[in-house]
Amino acid sequence: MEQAFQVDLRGVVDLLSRHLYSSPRVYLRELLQNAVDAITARGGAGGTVRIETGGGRLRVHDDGVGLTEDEVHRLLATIGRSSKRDELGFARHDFLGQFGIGLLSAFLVADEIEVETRSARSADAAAVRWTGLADGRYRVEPGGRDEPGTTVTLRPRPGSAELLEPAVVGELARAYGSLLPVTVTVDGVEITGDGAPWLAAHPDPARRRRALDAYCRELFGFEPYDVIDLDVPEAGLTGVAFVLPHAVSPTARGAHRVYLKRMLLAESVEGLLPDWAFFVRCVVDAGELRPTASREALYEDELLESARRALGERLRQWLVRLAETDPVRLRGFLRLHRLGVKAMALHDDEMLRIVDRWLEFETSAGPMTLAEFRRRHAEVRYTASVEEFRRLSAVAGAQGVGLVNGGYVHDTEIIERLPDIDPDVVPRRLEPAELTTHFGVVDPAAELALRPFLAAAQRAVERLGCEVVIRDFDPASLPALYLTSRAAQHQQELSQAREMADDLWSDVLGALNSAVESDRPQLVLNHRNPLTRRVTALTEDGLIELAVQGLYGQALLLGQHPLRAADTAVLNRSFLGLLDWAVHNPEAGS
Ligand SMILES: Nc1ncnc2c1ncn2[C@@H]1O[C@H](COP(=O)(O)OP(=O)(O)OP(=O)(O)O)[C@@H](O)[C@H]1O
Repeated sequence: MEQAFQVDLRGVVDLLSRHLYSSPRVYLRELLQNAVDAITARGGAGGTVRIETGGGRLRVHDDGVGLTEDEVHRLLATIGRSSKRDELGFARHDFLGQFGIGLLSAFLVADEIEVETRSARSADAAAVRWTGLADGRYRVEPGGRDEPGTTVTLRPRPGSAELLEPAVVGELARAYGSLLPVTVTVDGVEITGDGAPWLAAHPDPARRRRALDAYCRELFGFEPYDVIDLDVPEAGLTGVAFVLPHAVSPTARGAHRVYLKRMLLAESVEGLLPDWAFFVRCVVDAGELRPTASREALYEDELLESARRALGERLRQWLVRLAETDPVRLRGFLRLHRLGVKAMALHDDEMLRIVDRWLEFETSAGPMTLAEFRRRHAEVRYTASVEEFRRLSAVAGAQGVGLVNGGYVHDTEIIERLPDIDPDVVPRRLEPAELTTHFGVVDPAAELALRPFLAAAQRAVERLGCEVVIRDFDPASLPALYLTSRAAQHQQELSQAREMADDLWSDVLGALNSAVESDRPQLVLNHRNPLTRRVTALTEDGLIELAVQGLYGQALLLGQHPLRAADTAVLNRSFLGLLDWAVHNPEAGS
């Protein structure tokens, strides 16, 4: 024998209140929604929803389609049954409700729901009063309304009285319902207006803009940098995006105010826009997007996905247009939202062109756009870190080697993507050691004379694993430059690892190590620097050692290279040694 499920209503109400809805405040939304749907079902236009507070109860009257006694039994008393689906069970698209559970949310604030209703469908339909109790019982009796329509009455459960107070009810009705296409009043005061502010007619664009600015201030509390109209017909979506007048973190969740069929879904809905579009806050109304069952978020489906894409496209077009028509405003925008724009440029050629043309990067010749840099240099050489840029930009610049700082967020990826918009660009990460190829060599006679010094200098830093060379380069104020190739850096890490590893590993690492032995870091002494030149004239081995080690340490410090224990020891020793020498030879410096 087949049997019917029993439903414990208390369990269901508990489920709704604790797990589905984020707050009992939604009860008013559900009542409002049912009233609006009933008006829609009656044929739409001109309906009124009257909300009354006071006398220890809340009443919601609508002049909608009402229910017959038979419908009352079928629809109100059956959880999960709704009149708002078609024969196949699909939600009918002109209604807000669809699940057949909304009315239950009234049990979040009341133990008893009273529905007085009279059907508008037949002239002689009788008025019916249905009373449902939170424990699952209900009764139906004749009486109630004289006119077609429905009145729902709630008496607050102890502890919920506050949610039914006039001020709170007014606030909730306004929040959820102020854009609704029917008239809604709370205690006689109309809370609905002329509908969506972005659809309102204005005598001219300037006045429209002022009105939308004011709307943004009232809603979000900021003066928008710009206002972008949104329109995605397939999602029945219209609205506006307000460009934030201040920088925001790209990781900030984009929270937008979303209405579905002109009823507020939520004040901070995520996932409406692509992640990169964090520089706007939107208000939209969509007729075709679906809510989740809690009606507090958008249901993630293909339509939402394509709407999201279309909205992203709209923002992109706005930016492209701004670049074409108002470069000053564009610059202002870029100053505020640099990061977001860069993030967009990673996937979008149009954005990449904007970045290329308008965004200033740090270069060895001062701040300039990549486009400008490319006019000056055939190759786009860049460093992948800010430190490396700091270390080498002056030296590179002095050699005529243009260098872009690719060390900030997304910059390296952007530079490497440049060939996508200009096949002639050759982006190249700077190999520090290659800089020496731009340095002048010292003339052969001088070089020959310097051999003994160079041999002594090499002995001074041999243990530190670096090679001493002497070159002639700008800036002349720089006594010495420490250059590591990437291979040398790698090798240094290996030998550090070897120092700490056990025997087996150090053999393995040692084998790797010897493979790159030739690629040692270089200490490049600058022959153009007067002090260095005086050092090269020294003849006493001990003094050469101290001086070269001093130059070595200073080059490390200046280049912000990490100091190993051995480097610190050498630096210390040379400093004290030179100090000692200076106090013993006080007349030497003069
Ligand atoms: N004010 C009203 N006037 C006429 N019929 C109503 C009214 N309120 C509720 N009903 C009827 O009761 C049914 C159940 O309402 P309920 O709010 O539980 O679900 P729903 O509105 O259909 O869907 P949802 O759970 O998405 O809100 C509705 O489908 C509707 O037929």
